[in-house]
Amino acid sequence: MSKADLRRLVDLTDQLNQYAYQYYVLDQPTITDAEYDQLYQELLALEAQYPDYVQADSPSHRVGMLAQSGLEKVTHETPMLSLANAFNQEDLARFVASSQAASEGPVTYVGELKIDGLSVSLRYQDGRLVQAATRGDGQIGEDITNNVRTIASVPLKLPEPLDIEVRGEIFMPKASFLALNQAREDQGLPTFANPRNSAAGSIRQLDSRITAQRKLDVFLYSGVFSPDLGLASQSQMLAQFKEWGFHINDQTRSLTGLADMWDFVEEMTSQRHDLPYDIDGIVFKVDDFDQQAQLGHTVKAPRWAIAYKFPAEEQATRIRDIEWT
Ligand SMILES: NC(=O)c1cnc(OC2CCCC2)nc1N
Repeated sequence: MSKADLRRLVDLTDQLNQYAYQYYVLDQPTITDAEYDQLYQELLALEAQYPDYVQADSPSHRVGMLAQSGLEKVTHETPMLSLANAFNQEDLARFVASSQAASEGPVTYVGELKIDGLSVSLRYQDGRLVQAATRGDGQIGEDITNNVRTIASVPLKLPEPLDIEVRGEIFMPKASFLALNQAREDQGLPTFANPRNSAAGSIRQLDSRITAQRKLDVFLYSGVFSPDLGLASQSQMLAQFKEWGFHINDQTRSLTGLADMWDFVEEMTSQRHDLPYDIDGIVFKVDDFDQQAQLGHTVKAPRWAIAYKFPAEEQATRIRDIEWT
């Protein structure tokens, strides 16, 4: 392999990853699909010619791999906790009172949309994605690394050689869900009931080439990392994750207490149907990590977070449920 070919292969890999980041994470495409495709074809040709030089973060990993026999089990070194629920303003008032009583100093909160998908853990070693796993029961999940590699907004390589685990929610955007169900109807296949079910089915595929066609996405919202990184709060962590190229939800708010928590609930209750993804509530978290540590967690859930759940909507009559005769 000539030095010029190797340089071209590496440059194309980096360029295409940058274009994909602009398109899928920043939602600000900088080249046309045709230009991207032309560069991508040039890279595929070089990779076919020099398979030993395919880069770990090559976009050609996004198309998925051959079928596996089954999903391996993965043990979470740090358990993936679940969330206690709140159903009304009184429940939130209790959460605010108890979190303030058990913390030193004033407590501020972060409000995050509760994405209706499935939790995932992404482990990076030396800045490269080495493993992705479902939450499972919080202790044991399933290895979905090959499938997660096909999710365009998941960085395969970080800008720094970090050893870090980040956690978030994999979801299927409403547009992808509608297109998928339309295609399945056209093929006489059963349709999925909702985006969450279709995301769960898509991310647990044994053949990640199928996952690659499902156009999944992910928002990251927590992590397991060394205190050396100097991240002191949820809001600071999210800003740093964004800088590292992770997809972070843009509706996250800093909140001072019950009043603006409830304002946020009311605002998102009216806006939720206009969002391009399903949410089933709002997650409120104590912002400061030291205060989170003071509050600790029960076996199942942190005391420093709570999930306000939107009231279940009476299922609007589906057009096909109407008796026309
Ligand atoms: N579905 C979500 O959008 C969501 C889920 N979980 C969390 O936080 C974890 C981290 C600590 C316990 C729960 N945040 C979220 N935004």
